[in-house]
Amino acid sequence: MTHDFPPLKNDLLLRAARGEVTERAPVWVMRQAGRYLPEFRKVRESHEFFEVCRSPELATKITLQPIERYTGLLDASIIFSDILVIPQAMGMEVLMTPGPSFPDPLVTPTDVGKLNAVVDVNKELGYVFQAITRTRKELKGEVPLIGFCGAPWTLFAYMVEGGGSKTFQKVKTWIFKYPEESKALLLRIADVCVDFLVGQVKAGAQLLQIFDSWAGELSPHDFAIFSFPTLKHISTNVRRRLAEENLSAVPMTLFAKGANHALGFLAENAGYDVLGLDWCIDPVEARRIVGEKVALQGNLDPNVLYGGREAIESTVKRMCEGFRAGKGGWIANLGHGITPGVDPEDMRWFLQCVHKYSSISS
Ligand SMILES: Cc1c2[nH]c(c1CCC(=O)O)Cc1[nH]c(c(CCC(=O)O)c1C)Cc1[nH]c(c(CCC(=O)O)c1C)Cc1[nH]c(c(C)c1CCC(=O)O)C2
Repeated sequence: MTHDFPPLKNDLLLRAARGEVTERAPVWVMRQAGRYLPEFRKVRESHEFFEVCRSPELATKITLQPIERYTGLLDASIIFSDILVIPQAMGMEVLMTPGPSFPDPLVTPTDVGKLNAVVDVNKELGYVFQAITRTRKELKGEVPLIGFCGAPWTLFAYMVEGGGSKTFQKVKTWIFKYPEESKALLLRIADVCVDFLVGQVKAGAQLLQIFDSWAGELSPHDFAIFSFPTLKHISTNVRRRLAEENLSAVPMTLFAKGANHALGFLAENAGYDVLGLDWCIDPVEARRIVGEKVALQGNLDPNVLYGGREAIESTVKRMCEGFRAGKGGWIANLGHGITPGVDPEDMRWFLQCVHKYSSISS
């Protein structure tokens, strides 16, 4: 399948992801299309969350909302969807009430039998592919489009916990009581991730990000056993499949939130071009640990956006100085998703400050 997409006019993100020191840092924000935007809330008044995800027309419209509102300030778009579409594709029911909830979570390994034995991503998740293709056309080459999926460990945690959790007691019970069954299921999820990511590239995604939002719930030892192998499996197999299918290679970003203990190891061994950082590590320290092996993405504490213009400006300036002190590519972002209470004009100020303080001449 080949598409005739408009030529890309802004390749800052792709150059930084490949390790280039760019004239200005590309900037985008995790959850940039979301509840802090009145135009998003307006769409949600008349449509359920997953109904929006499943409608290529609505998903495209919402993906474009921040690009249109912040004209010229964002350097990437990310397809509107959710990490929980994979558990749905595997046969689980997921509701958004308003956080994610699974009416029928995986309680013991026998429940794995309830999952679909084979997952045809074109059939189950074709709506995401259609949304990506449509968005690429409507973006008119203004900025690249990021595709994504959840990491197996994070998805497994949702599937077992049945939603978010403070203690992760249920999923910890699984990994400590049924380690082999846990590893087998994690690999099954990883294989769906591979098919899903390759499909997103075929449909038009220009960079892929893997969200391991719950990586920090694991000890370094358990992260090495229950998350790292699946992350490596994904990077290796996505790259292999893209080459085999004569598709162009795309940069891959890993955001393993809370796993800063593993940064050096991930830079050397995980097979990603970019490592996303949360705000719990200093930019200079992060660069020292990874060397020039990978590009970095991040890492402003999202709550700084509640601190007013002065706080935003001084924190962005410090972040820019930190990342610019070292060599290698850097993509400016928050250290986690933007939250619903942020004033959209403060988000604009954040983007403007990044433009100002990350320019090489400044
Ligand atoms: C853990 C996780 C989820 N989803 C996602 C993650 C990984 C990133 C992270 O750690 O924050 C990823 C995600 N979710 C959403 C996107 C869209 C693209 C983007 O703008 O970044 C992306 C990349 C839309 C969304 N996903 C969700 C919303 C809000 C739902 C609504 O409209 O009511 C949006 C815009 C719902 C969602 N989906 C999820 C949760 C915990 C929630 C509820 C909390 C919240 O609202 O942030 C699961």
